[in-house]
This record gives sequence, C-alpha cells and structure tokens, in this order.
Amino acid sequence: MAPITIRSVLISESVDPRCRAVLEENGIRVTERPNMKTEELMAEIQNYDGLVVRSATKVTADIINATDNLKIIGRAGTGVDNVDVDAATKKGVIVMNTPSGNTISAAELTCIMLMNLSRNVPQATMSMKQGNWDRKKFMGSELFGKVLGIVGLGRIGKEVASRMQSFGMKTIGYDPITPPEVSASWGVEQMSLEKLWPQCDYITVHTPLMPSTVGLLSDETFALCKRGVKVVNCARGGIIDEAALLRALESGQCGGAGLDVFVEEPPKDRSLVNHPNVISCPHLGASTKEAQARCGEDIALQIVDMVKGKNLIGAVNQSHSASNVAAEGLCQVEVGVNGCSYKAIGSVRGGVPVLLELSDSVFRQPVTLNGNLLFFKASADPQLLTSVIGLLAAEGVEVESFSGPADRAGDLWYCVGMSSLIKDLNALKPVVKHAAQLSI
Ligand SMILES: NC(=O)c1ccc[n+]([C@@H]2O[C@H](COP(=O)([O-])OP(=O)(O)OC[C@H]3O[C@@H](n4cnc5c(N)ncnc54)[C@H](O)[C@@H]3O)[C@@H](O)[C@H]2O)c1
Ligand SMILES: O=C(O)[C@H](O)COP(=O)(O)O
Repeated sequence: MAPITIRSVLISESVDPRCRAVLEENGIRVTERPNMKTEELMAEIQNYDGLVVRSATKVTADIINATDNLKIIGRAGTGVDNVDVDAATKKGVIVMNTPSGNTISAAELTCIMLMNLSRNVPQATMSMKQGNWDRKKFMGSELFGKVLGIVGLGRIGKEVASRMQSFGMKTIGYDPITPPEVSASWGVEQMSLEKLWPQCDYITVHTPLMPSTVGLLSDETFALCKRGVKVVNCARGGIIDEAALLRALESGQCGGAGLDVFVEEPPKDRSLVNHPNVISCPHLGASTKEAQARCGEDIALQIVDMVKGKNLIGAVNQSHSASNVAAEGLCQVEVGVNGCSYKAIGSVRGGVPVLLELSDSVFRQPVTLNGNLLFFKASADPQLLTSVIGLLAAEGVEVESFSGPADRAGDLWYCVGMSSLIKDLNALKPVVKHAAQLSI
C-alpha cells in the first residue's frame, strides 16, 4: 500500500480531547466543528485529509464523492452505519472504527435498563418529583430466576450476559456466528429464535443494523413471545420494529421497553418515548467518560499508526478495486494448487502482507497473512462458521480469527486463522468444497 499522508483532520462531533491531543502531538492539524449541516460539511471536508465522527454525522456518498483529498474516515465508536462504507471503498477512502472502546459502557446501560424495567425507578422518580408517594403503583418483580434472551452474542451481548447472571437470571441467546460452545462457556445457551422467543421474560438485542436484523422483533415475533415480555434496545433503532413495539405495548403483549436508540434520532414521533411503560435515553450507551476517552484516544492512535506505516487496526473496508491494481501498488499472482489455478490479489498494509481477493471472492476485511491459515470454499450459510469451528475443534484445532467474503451469495472463499495446522483436511469435507492450509 502506498504511504498515506494525513496532514489535517476535521472532527465533526464531540469527541474526547485526547483525540485532538494525540493527532496534534503527531504533527496533524486538527479542526473541531461540531453540528455542521450537510452542505457545510460537504464544503468544509474539501480542506481535510481525514474526518473523525461519532454516530450523528451522516457521511453520505454525496459527501464522500464531493472530496478529492479525503483518505480516512475515523469512527470514534462502534457502529459505522452512519458512514456509506461502500462509497468510501469505491473512492479509496479507508473507514476505521474503535469497536471495543465503549463495550462496557453500552453493556452497563443495557443492564441498567433491565433493572429499571423490573422496578420502575424512572417512573417512580418522576412521580416523587411531582409530590406523590405512590407505593402500590410501582410494584415491580425480581430479576432473580427470570429468563433473559440475548440476541447477538458479540462483545456487548457477552458482557450483558455475565452481569445479569450475577442477578440470578437464566441467559439464553442466538447468534449466527458465535459458536454455541463458545457462548455456553460464558453461560449462554444458544437456540433458534423460534425456540427463544416464548421462553423469555426479558429480551435484549445486540446486533448490528443490517437487512437481516431490521425488525428482528416485529408483529410476528412479538406474537411468539410470552405475554408481558420486556424488551431492551441499546444497539440500533429498527432492530425492534418501532410501530410493532408500540402496538405490543398498547395490547399488553409487551410489558415494557428500554430504548437508547431510535430509527430517527432524535425521534420526531414521540409515541414510544411518551408511552408510560417505556423508559428511554438519547443514545447514551457510549456516553461515559471512560468510553469516550478510550474511543477518542484509540481512533487518533490508529490514524497515527496508519500514517507511520506501523499498523492498520480497525479498518472496516478495503480501499481498492481490482481495476486499479497497479495504481495502488497491489500485487496479483496466480497460485496453482492440485492442478487448479487461483487468482490472488494482495498488498502490504502497515508493513503487514494482506490478502484482499481470492478468485472471485473479495474479503470483507483484509486477511492478514501470518500464522496458520485455512482457506476454504463453501456456500454461504449462517451455520457455516459454527460447523467449521466444530470440525476443527474435533481435530484439536482452535479458531483464532475469521475473514469472510464481502458478497454473501454462491460458493465463496473464507479464511480462518488457526492455533495449529489440521492433520487431515478431509475432516472438513462435510461442510466445505475446497480447502487449503498454510503456515506463514
Ligand atoms: N447505544 C450505544 O451507544 C451503542 C454503543 C456501542 C455499540 N452499540 C451497538 O451495539 C451493537 C452491538 O455491538 P457489539 O460491539 O456487541 O458488536 P459485535 O460485532 O461484537 O456483536 C454483534 C453480534 O451480532 C451478531 N449478529 C449478526 N447478525 C445477527 C442476527 N441476525 N441475529 C443475531 N445475532 C446476529 C454477530 O454475529 C455478532 O456476534 C451494534 O449495533 C453497535 O453499533 C450501541
Ligand atoms: O456505535 C456506537 O459506538 C454507539 O452507538 C455510540 O455512538 P456515539 O459515539 O454517537 O455515542
């Protein structure tokens, strides 16, 4: 990868001061201009090599395409759904985030929502402030012995599980990628969503927002839940369908909701916020001093590391297309294995060799070429990784990393980093079509 020069960065939201300090200490000029309108941002961005945002700045294709200088969009936080990553990729702009800096804060807010849903503390507080002393109206129920369904068992889902287990809750969950044996090791029994819905007293969602997670809780799925189920969304607005939630609250099918996020932020339609059984926050999951300090500093350090050619951490896209291989210093080779020929496109990022494409498969994130790597071709299936992990585990091999294709249709290449090479690749035959392994 050609060296990336970042001379100036625009910070368009309230980001911890450590971000500015670290960038400036490394010779990067920083301007902070929060609350810009889209047109202002579009004009201002022309003057910068980098942009640092949180979730409020909508970095649309129009904004990305309006600039010739932009090289990096840094997200001081987790979700990059406010950034048009595809447009950035086409334009050669790297998008990076700091996905673990606010995990604990988001998990803690989720637990606070669950506790408040069980004991009505916000409603009781408001009633007290109005001069009342109503002990009957705010009767609650214990969390002890209740069932919590966790949909999305990634960083935050896992932290929520361990905290709520300490309250004596039974934790069950679903995740298409996290293997059941892994979540079982932290006390979460996985099952299909159809089995999960009817068992839960509380449900909390912790997935990204994407087509497969929009409306995970809908009229249909609320109908499968226990009457009076309480739900929490501290992930992204829309994972719980807002109109369906309102209907469920009004019918009593849903007994209460804790909402930190909304489809539209701030929500113009206040029906949910004003519902007596809803407690809500203005997207405060990551709003703690600790989370902001971590995310602000991390994004600045990641940008500095990239500029110094040391490391490329947190990149969620790849800034190339096969058509500009030569222009971007990419390397294209033909690899022959067992009489078959495969086209591979790679590069060097921060001094580390990475694989970007293998035959027709473009990897969602560059595959770092070191350690023990297993490449396999298989058809897209939500259970694929779980099955491969299971087969490898039976051979005494642990999976350390995973890279999947950007595309999700047809037979494509995947790569997993392994604790050691597998003795016999035939063990994978039940689930993969071709496989090759190498140690680098
Ligand atoms: N409220 C806040 O301020 C705040 C703060 C941080 C993160 N978040 C949001 O919380 C969510 C989770 O963040 P994270 O860091 O735990 O992400 P993560 O990537 O670690 O975990 C997400 C998990 O969801 C799983 N998943 C994907 N599709 C699924 C599906 N259809 N059903 C069930 N599971 C599915 C993935 O396999 C993954 O394990 C994201 O949407 C993130 O943007 C919100
Ligand atoms: O995805 C995230 O990191 C959270 O939603 C936090 O967003 P924020 O940085 O705008 O608070």
